[in-house]
Parts: sequence; C-alpha cells; structure tokens
Amino acid sequence: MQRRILVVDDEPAVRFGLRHFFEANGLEVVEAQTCREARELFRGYRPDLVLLDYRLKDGTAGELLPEMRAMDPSIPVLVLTAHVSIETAIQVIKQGAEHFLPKPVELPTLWVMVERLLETQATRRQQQALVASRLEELNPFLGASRAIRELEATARRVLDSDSPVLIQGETGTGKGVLAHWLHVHGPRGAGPLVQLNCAGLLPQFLETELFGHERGAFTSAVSRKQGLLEVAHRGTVFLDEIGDMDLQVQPKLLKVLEEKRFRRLGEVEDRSVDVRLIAATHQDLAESMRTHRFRGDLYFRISTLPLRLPALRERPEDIPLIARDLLARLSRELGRPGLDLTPQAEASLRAYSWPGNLRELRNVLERAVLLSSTPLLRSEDLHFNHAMARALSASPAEPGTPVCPAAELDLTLQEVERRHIERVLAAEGGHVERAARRLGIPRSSLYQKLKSLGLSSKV
Ligand SMILES: Nc1ncnc2c1ncn2[C@@H]1O[C@H](COP(=O)(O)OP(=O)(O)OP(=O)(O)O)[C@@H](O)[C@H]1O
Repeated sequence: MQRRILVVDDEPAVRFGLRHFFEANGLEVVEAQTCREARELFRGYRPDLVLLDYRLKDGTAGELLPEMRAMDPSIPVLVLTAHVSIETAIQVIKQGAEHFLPKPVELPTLWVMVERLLETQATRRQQQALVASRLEELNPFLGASRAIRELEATARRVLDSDSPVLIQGETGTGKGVLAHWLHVHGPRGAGPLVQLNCAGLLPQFLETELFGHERGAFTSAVSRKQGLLEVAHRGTVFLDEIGDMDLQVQPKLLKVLEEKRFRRLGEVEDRSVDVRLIAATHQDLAESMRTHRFRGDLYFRISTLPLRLPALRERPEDIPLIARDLLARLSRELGRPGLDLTPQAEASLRAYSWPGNLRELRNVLERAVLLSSTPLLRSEDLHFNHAMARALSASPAEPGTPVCPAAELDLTLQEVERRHIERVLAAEGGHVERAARRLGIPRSSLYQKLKSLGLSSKV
C-alpha cells in the first residue's frame, strides 16, 4: 500500500522540492502551508508521517504537536527548522516529535529517518490490526437476556441476505464485533472484509478511500489508486460511524448500493462491484435525517435490516457471564490463571450503569486484574467512573421546566462547565473526540479543560 506523508511548510519552494523527492521515492504527498490547513489534513487524511516546519504563519510546531498527539498519537511527526536552539529542540521532543532536523536538510539523511519512521508506523498499525482481528474471536451474543437472544435470532436471519445491515447501539456495545461476526459467518466469509471509520474524514479523502482515483484526477493523484470498494469485491465493506459521513459523499454510496456501480475519481466509465454493506453508528440516524444531517434516501436504503445492540445496563443479568468470559481471556493474555469474582464483586458489577458498555467492563476488569495481587477480585478492586455514570443517568429536564433549576443558580460558572462537560462525556461514553465535537471545541481544548477541572476522560 502506498504510504502517505503530510508536508507542512509555508515556503512553496521547500514544499515543491520535498514533494518531488518523496513522490520519486513512491510516497503519496499532501501539502499544507499553515497550522490550520495542517490540522485539517491531519484529521481528515490520516497520514503515515508528518514533516512539520517549526515556524508557520499562523503558529508554531509547539502549538500543533500536542493537538496532533491528541488526535492520533500513533502518527510520527518529524520537525524541521531553520532556527535551532537546544531549548527549542528539547521542547519539541518533549511535546511528542519523533525527531528534530535543522534546515537546510540533507535529503539522504531525511530519507533514512523517513524510512525508519514509516517502518515503525507500519509495525504499530499491524499491532492495531491484530487487536482488531481479536474482535472476530469475541462472541457478540453472550448472555441469556431476552434482548441478546432476540438479537442473535435476528442476526442469524440476516446472515445470508445481500441487503445492507445497519447496526446501532451506544458506544462500546460491540458494534464492530457484531460486524465481524456477520462477515465471518455469512456466505462472504472467505472474501475480504474492509473497514473504514467515516468519523472526521474530509469528504475528498473519504471519496478517494472509498472509490479510488485515476492518475491525474487531482493535483496530488500521481498514481492510480484502488478504492476500498474494489478491494472489498465479493466481500463486505464495514462503514463505522456512518452517521458522520459527509452529505456530499452519501449519494455516491447510495448509487453503489442501488446499482452496484461506482466510478473512480477522474474516470469516465462506471465499474461494477459486488459488496455487502454493514454500517454502524452510535447516533440516532432517524433524528439525523430529520435535522438534514443524513439523507433520507440513504437512510431508508441502509436501514432495511436494522440490528440494535442493547446497552449493558439494559441486561444486567448477562454481566456475570460476560465478565467471567472476559476474565478467562485476560487470564490467557496476562498469564494470570484462576481469575474470578467474589459474590460482592459480581453484585457491584451488576449494580453499576456502564456508560461505556462492554469496552468499559473490559477496562475495569483489566485494571482490577493488573492492580490486584490475588486472582479472586473483590468489589474494592473494581474502580468505577461514578461521576460519569451519574452524569449519564441525570434525567433530562422536562419540557417547560426552567433550563436552570433554582439549586443550580448557586453554582459557579466553572462548576456549571464541569457538570456540562461530565454530562456530554458520559452521553458519548467517554469518547473525547465525539464529546469535543458535541461541545463545539477542538479535542485538544477539551483535554486541557479536563485537566484543569481535574476530570478523567477514561471510561
Ligand atoms: N461480545 C463481547 N465480549 C467481550 N468484550 C466485548 C464484546 N464486544 C465488545 N467487547 C469489548 O468492547 C470493545 C469495543 O467493541 P466494539 O469496538 O465492537 O464496540 P463499538 O460499539 O463498535 O464501539 P464504538 O461505538 O466506540 O466504535 C472491544 O474492544 C472489546 O474489548
């Protein structure tokens, strides 16, 4: 697969030289000349590596680095600068840059570093893929509750169909696990499963990822690229967070579903493709349709076979069984035989409200196992995020009641802010990026606020 590099520099001549050099070495290059552009491309383009000039017109690497780390700490950043001081270099490394190189840079030296960083990046991504492949082994239907039994029955009924499936459920309920299960156990199980998370991708990158492009389709399209739809031919495409798909791209996806045809960017003829779509979202898509954030025609096309994953708090009777299954896995992964729960620990697990669902359950158990010296976990060993859970369960105001009850009038502005952030974070199951989007602030600002208010982002 072609590796991607984001080159950030305000001097056009430097960008031109670097682009030429990297493209000649087989990399795909995108350019940014300001912090603002760099931020957008980093979020929407997900490069494998960033080459960042220290001083830009609207800011410095010192400001951008923490934001980039917060968005995706696995992407290495190499900082270049003409104004070197030891203090700046130390500062930049502390802020998360992998390396610091003085300008003008020797291209052979730069290439050695870039190659090494791309290799490390590839290993990190393989490790992430390994974690993802473990999802396949999880059983999405553990439990005897009515909700989960009904889900399994419906899921088995839709297995053989070629129609799209829409999986809805709160964050961490196992939508990804169910999508893998549907692919592996369905008639396309021997074919490819291709996954794309639509959240935060800029429309043009989402389009090239899905549909691919011809050489010369746009300035940076130096070679032709196969889209994920082609890669998934005779298999399944899993589009996670489909509720975040840009409105511009939605009709093109609809065309693929209705006509089984699509066109690479810059191509004049359609290609035919045979894929099954599994889409997932934590949002209420019907509501998004009403507020014109999601197209009605696409909604109706993908929601023919809806599957809803129940929240953990809706099926407390399943929690002990799932917890023991997770403990058995942790036993094997951590080499800690005989892990179990006391009856009190089991009762605490059942009583908690689990805003982060199965993901949170796994985290709570893993933390307890790592911190406890005995295999039998007691309720004192389990650490819950009660503030978040309380915020989630706080009942929303009835229509017509004052927005600010009298008791809240005594709160300081900071306390109101803290409570609001807690509620939004809880509603998003502790997912900082989504909470930041809902609050209308950058993710990095939310991290700063969490730190200054002494709040935890972990679920
Ligand atoms: N059936 C299961 N058994 C045990 N653990 C599970 C199960 N399903 C999910 N998990 C745990 O929850 C985590 C999240 O699962 P998954 O990514 O499928 O959820 P999701 O609903 O897609 O989350 P999000 O909405 O945040 O993308 C997994 O990494 C795993 O640790």
